[in-house]
Amino acid sequence: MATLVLLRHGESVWNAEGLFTGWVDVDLSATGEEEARRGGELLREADTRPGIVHTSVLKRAIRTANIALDEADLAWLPVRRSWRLNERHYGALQGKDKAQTREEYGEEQFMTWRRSYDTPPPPIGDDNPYTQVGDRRYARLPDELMPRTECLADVVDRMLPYWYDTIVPDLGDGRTVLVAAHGNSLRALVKHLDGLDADTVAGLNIPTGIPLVYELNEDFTPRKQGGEYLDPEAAKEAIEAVKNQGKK
Ligand SMILES: O=C(O)[C@@H](CO)OP(=O)(O)O
Repeated sequence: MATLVLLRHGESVWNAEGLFTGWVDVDLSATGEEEARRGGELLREADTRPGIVHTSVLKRAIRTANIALDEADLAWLPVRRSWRLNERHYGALQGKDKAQTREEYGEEQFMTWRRSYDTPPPPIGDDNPYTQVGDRRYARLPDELMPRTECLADVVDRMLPYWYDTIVPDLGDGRTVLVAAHGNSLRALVKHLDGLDADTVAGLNIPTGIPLVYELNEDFTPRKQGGEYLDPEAAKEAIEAVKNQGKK
């Protein structure tokens, strides 16, 4: 049996400001740092001890893992990072205000962009200040893999090779694996793990900073659908907050 722990980064500065973020490398807010610390405390209290960590290449996930592991006295763990765990690229919406976008385009279009499985937002131009084209951390990524926008189905497609080639082998070695990533890249992973259909995943929201633990069978399918949050009450409340973003 293997254990997989999923951790969405703590609140970022742009989460707090209500802006679409995607691949923009925004830092944690003070609240986000505290959420990350609490995430580490929950790991320690539950005696859930990862043996290796995987993060995206975005600092909100990297710093969340660092803060949580420091709190759990596991700062020494080996770590791997991949763009394949990045947040969903939000296309031309990156940097835009969620509430304003909802007002301008209406609830249906807004929610289609946020949560539909296969409708991506409009692509971002390479001259947009929030593009990642030219960012040196992606210098080795061939242009055809460099997203200008993504829907969740695209995230599933680019995340799964990393799951099978890198995370599963670590789980197979008997290590508890921590994946520190993002709302939508973790939705993609949960969709795969729980075998959710497109409609069900549309209603799935992942809270910030609360470890979600999956015990896995030998074939790396979950023993329990949906896994278990280490603080289920806090998770419930935080899931509502994510759902309601853009409604102020
Ligand atoms: O802005 C984003 O990149 C994501 C996560 O913060 O937002 P949403 O929950 O609206 O998909």
